Amino acid sequence: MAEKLFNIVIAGGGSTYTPGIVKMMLEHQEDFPLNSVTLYDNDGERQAVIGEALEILMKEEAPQIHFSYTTDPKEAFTGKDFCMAHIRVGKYAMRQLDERIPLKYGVVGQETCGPGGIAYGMRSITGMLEIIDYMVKYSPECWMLNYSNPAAIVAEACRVLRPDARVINICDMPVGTRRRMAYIVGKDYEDLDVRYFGLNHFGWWTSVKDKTTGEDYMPKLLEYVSENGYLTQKAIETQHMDESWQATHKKAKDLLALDPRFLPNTYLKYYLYPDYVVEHSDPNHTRADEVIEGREKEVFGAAREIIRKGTATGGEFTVDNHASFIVSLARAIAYNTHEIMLCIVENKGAISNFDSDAMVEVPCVVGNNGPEAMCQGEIPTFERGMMQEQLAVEKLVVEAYVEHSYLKLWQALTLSKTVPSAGVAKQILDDLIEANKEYWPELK
Ligand SMILES: NC(=O)c1ccc[n+]([C@@H]2O[C@H](COP(=O)([O-])OP(=O)(O)OC[C@H]3O[C@@H](n4cnc5c(N)ncnc54)[C@H](O)[C@@H]3O)[C@@H](O)[C@H]2O)c1
Ligand SMILES: O=P(O)(O)OC[C@H]1O[C@H](O[C@H]2[C@H](O)[C@@H](O)[C@@H](O)O[C@@H]2CO)[C@H](O)[C@@H](O)[C@@H]1O
Ligand SMILES: [Mn+2]
Repeated sequence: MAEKLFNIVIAGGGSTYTPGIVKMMLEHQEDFPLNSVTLYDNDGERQAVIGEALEILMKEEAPQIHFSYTTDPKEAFTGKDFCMAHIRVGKYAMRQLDERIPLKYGVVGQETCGPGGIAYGMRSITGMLEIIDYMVKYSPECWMLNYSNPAAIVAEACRVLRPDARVINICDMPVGTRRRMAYIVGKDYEDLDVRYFGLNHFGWWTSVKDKTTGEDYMPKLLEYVSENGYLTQKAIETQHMDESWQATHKKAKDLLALDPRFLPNTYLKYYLYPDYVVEHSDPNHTRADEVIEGREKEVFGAAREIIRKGTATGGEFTVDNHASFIVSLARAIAYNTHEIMLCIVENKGAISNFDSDAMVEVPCVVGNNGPEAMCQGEIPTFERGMMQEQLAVEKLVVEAYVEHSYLKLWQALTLSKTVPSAGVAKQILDDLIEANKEYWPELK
């Protein structure tokens, strides 16, 4: 029988992460062969820059793979096996507002955490439902591997609003941190066997062992992180070298102090040290500005350079964790490999003393039925208490979206550990409503 060649659509084709994923897929032509790659975006002008550059690269490196880019959903989603999604509804302009508005009130301004994450969630649900419906209509068997943030809220919206769609929500943060852990103990990423529990951007590693020998690396890692956080001497990733990310890796040392048994996800800093985060934020220059001046400029600059030269032989685009994880996930489904990967799935007892209908991030065995959660047992009171509060925030956001409820969104903001009072929550909410008029359902 002829070898199966896969057809891929990348939704959010104009994303800064698209070139990395395409390059990573080219590196995997031996073990994940492709027939076609299509980029889809609802901003044709933005996507055309990435599309034109990748067209040149594909012609040079893999002329046998059909490559195209389009804003037409039917053309994009027909005949596809996998949709790799990373859309940003409202783009960086809205991310700037998500970050700046809470800071005006002395509250954490962050892409996926606190009020900024809630605002982004209310925008993302609409965009996600749109692309999920295209996929289901034009390629009912297709799997969507979704990075679009805020992944926790998006995952809950998928569970409630599109329960039968084949969507797997994922995050690359634990992948990046695991790479750092491997470096700290002198091993490779693949050598480690990890156990983890939490919500997205809200979790803890309970075990890190050697996959072959079973050696327990937790004592060494706990000692290292208690002194340095996850900061390493060597640059482990191509991204995350900005000073603000270095500070985040370092801050993990203060997160660990709260429960010295488990290795924390760096995102917990926004919930455990919000005052410190606000003190170290510049309300007039947030992470969105750094990304616009950094990653966006680099990736689009590289693309324009390829177009100008008419060739992509200069190694303009790079790959990182983000790309390697999503391609590995597609391979695991395509070839039923049963690899263990962290995915965001419905709990259903995986964390035995936590809500069954919570979307949790846990190790899963991945095969052609998708991810199957591995049991992580009971979690302690501190972590459970934090997760319970955050879970209520995420569920209230989705309820507010569905019911167009001002009250529920106000409750969500008030419950967020990053917000000091219902009064401050209301002020932030009213500003966010004004800023998101074009994107949110009208709240009553
Ligand atoms: N889950 C994770 O761990 C993880 C890691 C990295 C990035 N991300 C997410 O990936 C996404 C892309 O990030 P980026 O910084 O490259 O953003 P970006 O703004 O560069 O790219 C996003 C693209 O999505 C497009 N888009 C917006 N709404 C759309 C819609 N309804 N349909 C089709 N396309 C649409 C935009 O036009 C834009 O080209 C973001 O959601 C980001 O938060 C997630
Ligand atoms: O502030 P940004 O846009 O640079 O990053 C926000 C994202 O950060 C995490 O993703 C990292 C990832 O951990 C790292 O390995 C590498 O691939 O870069 C990514 C982006 O810098 C996080 O997991 C995402 O959800 C955030 O969107
Ligand atoms: Mn993430």
